[in-house]
Amino acid sequence: MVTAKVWVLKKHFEGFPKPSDFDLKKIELPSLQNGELLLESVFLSVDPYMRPYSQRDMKEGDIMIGTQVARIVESKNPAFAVGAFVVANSGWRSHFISDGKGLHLLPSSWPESLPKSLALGTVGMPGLTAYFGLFEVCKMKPGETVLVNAAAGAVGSVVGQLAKIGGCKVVGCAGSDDKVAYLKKLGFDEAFNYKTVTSLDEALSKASPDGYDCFFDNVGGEFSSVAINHMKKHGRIAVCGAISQYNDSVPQKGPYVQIPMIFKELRMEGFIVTRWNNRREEGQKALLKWVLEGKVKFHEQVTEGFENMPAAFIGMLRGENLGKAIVKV
Ligand SMILES: NC(=O)C1=CN([C@@H]2O[C@H](COP(=O)(O)OP(=O)(O)OC[C@H]3O[C@@H](n4cnc5c(N)ncnc54)[C@H](OP(=O)(O)O)[C@@H]3O)[C@@H](O)[C@H]2O)C=CC1
Ligand SMILES: CCCCCCCCC/C=C/C=O
Repeated sequence: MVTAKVWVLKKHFEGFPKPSDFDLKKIELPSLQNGELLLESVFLSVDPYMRPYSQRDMKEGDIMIGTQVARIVESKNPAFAVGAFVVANSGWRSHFISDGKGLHLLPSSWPESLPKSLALGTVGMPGLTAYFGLFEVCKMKPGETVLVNAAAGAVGSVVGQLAKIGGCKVVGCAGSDDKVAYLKKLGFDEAFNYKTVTSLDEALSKASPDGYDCFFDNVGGEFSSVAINHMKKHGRIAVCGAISQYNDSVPQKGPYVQIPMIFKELRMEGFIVTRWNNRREEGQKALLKWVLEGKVKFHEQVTEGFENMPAAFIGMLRGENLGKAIVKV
């Protein structure tokens, strides 16, 4: 008999999530039926989407949603061998039973030199978000200027590097001087700390006096309201995330987008990465290749211990992560 630890949403978040909103519980797992497998989580992902999704899709008492890299410890399913690793969407659980549906096997060719946690970050959902957001939504072209916010995070750091690979000038912003230094190390042409600049308007003008062709927006809110006025004519805005608004109890009011949209003839498109689920393999193959060639670098903020899932999640929402926030069990 295996005892799984699970994190439950004890109380719906009001404003910023608190440790007391979560509960750690134990569940006895039954013996395996034919076709089933037992898995243990090795790495778990904490992501911004968990905040708005929990509000929309979960009820109090539900196990927190989320993705993990897990190892198969027992199998009664011939398609899954003991010892293999998979990416699963099984929520904040230390162990779980699956019938194999929805599991993505890590390729047996996964390089020893790369942490398997990368399948939750640069070569996983966040990397794919950058890939499809830039190539399919922004449709960036060589020679263009790309702006990205939350640039030192899981999605943003890949956006900037892919835009450089694609021959663009890249401007990024992030919330600390250490993060800004990291962006420069990654090859961003310009980077600034949005928390310490005296004027966001001036910082955006200085970084690219001619404006921006593409804006990959991870943040929303006030930043986006300022940035839209810096778009070039026929610019494209990929609305990827709105993390500056996820913890609001009262919706923010802001300047409206119509005037710059009309007079600059902009295109603004929201997207969810799962739109390209049928091209997941293509994206992962490309990202893995760039990582192995050293063209896309990565950093992970690893929190040790399943018991620290809420702390890692809250820390990521506060901006404590450089690169992808990961929990190592
Ligand atoms: N549409 C889609 O399919 C997907 C969308 N997303 C979205 O992309 C965005 C980035 O996700 P991800 O890369 O995983 O997360 P990150 O790794 O970038 O971590 C979140 C970062 O957001 C920044 N942040 C937090 N609060 C604020 C705020 N109030 N204003 C500005 N920045 C803030 C912090 O960086 P800093 O120190 O720089 O402030 C923090 O480190 C999120 O909005 C997420 O919801 C992610 C995946 C898929
Ligand atoms: C429960 C696992 C869901 C995995 C899919 C994640 C899709 C993320 C979309 C993000 C939107 C905003 O952050």
